[in-house]
Amino acid sequence: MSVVAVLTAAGSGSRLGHALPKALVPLRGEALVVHAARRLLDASGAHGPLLDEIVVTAPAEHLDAFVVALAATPTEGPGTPSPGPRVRVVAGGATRQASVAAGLAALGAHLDAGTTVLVHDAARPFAPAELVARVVAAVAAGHEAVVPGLPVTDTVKRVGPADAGGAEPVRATVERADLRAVQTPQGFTLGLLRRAHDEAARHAHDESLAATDDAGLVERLGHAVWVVAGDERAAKITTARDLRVAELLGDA
Ligand SMILES: Nc1ccn([C@@H]2O[C@H](COP(=O)(O)OP(=O)(O)OP(=O)(O)O)[C@@H](O)[C@H]2O)c(=O)n1
Ligand SMILES: C[C@](O)(CO)[C@H](O)COP(=O)(O)O
Repeated sequence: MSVVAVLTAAGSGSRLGHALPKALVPLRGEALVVHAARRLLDASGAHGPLLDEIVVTAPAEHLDAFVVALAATPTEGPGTPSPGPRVRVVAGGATRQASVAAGLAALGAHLDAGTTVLVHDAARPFAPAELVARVVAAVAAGHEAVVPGLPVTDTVKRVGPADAGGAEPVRATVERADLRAVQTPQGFTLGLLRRAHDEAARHAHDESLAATDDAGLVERLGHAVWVVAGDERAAKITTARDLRVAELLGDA
């Protein structure tokens, strides 16, 4: 079974507010993108390492810095080959969705529609190899679109427009038992994900149809999407506080 990945790393990290593009920001001595790539490469199944190839989408003006950062990526685990030839850096797009589309285009037409493709955020540097393997296994078991998700622990309110002082009226308390906060890596068969992105590209002019994750595009096709258990270690680094917390906790 062939498994490839698109690792999205082309964001600027405006909410993080660092001088470097977010994926190059160091965490415990290594760039976020290096952590994320290494954990993808460390994922293994019954027959050894799972990943054949990773396409990293980087900001167009920083391609060289990403190549350098990833070339130095050490791999761990017995039998894991050097990541060098298996990690390619391409220019991403203006949005995450456009970056994933660029990554899919770079994967090449030779791959079979049944190939498993993971889409993962460099902004989730500590997503563990076990989580990667769990998503791949669910796709291999026949679920063509799989996302990791965690139960929501806060009480969630739906609100209306804010008043002049910024206070928002509560419209409803949302039942949380069947809510999941969704993470990456998300796994798909390549044919299905390409179809979802092709359809999204046809409606690119309509911002109301933009999706914040790839599974959302698959849902729009009317296709089933399945949730498997997520992992707290796969938390997303969005703000400077998230980075400080990750620095303190590491991948424990
Ligand atoms: N044009 C973009 C925007 C985002 N991403 C990637 O998508 C993931 C999730 O995005 P997010 O955490 O929102 O990152 P940024 O867009 O960089 O953050 P911000 O919105 O704060 O600028 C990140 O790994 C980011 O690099 C991408 O590849 N291309
Ligand atoms: C894809 C994602 O990480 C799943 O939780 C998330 O939707 C990305 O959102 P962002 O607004 O681009 O950070």
